[in-house]
Amino acid sequence: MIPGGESTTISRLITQKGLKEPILKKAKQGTPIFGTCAGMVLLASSGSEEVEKANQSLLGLIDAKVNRNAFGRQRNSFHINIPLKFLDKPYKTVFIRAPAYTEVGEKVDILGKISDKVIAARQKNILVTAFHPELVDDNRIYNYFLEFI
Ligand SMILES: NC(=O)CC[C@H](N)C(=O)O
Repeated sequence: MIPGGESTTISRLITQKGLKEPILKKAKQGTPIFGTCAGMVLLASSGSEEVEKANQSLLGLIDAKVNRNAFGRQRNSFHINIPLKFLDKPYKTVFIRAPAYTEVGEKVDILGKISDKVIAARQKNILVTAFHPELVDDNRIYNYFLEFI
């Protein structure tokens, strides 16, 4: 799991602790990885100007371009029931200064969108959501992720 938080801080820690190579190695061996919110930012392969400017080191495990704060500032946080591709009924998604993918490559399976913003996606063993599944009492996302194992 790469959780939500602050992607610049998490990326600095990953670099400082020498974790980038081990994470990439595990991912290539097929270890399932689930990134939520800031985790979704870090798993992208490229970023908007804001990400480039901050010189954030991305893991690049999902072929996608990320906008770090695609829904505005912290006070613009919201929740909404939306359909996700792998669920038969809508899921309550909680967005906190959330990112979104603005472009995705062919290998990426889009699992959820809000207008033109990709907010859930999968590339092989890597799953990302822009929202926070830990804040709702609904395990369906984790059940889906467990199928990767
Ligand atoms: N809730 C979150 O994880 C916010 C992520 C934040 N937008 C970032 O770039 O790090």
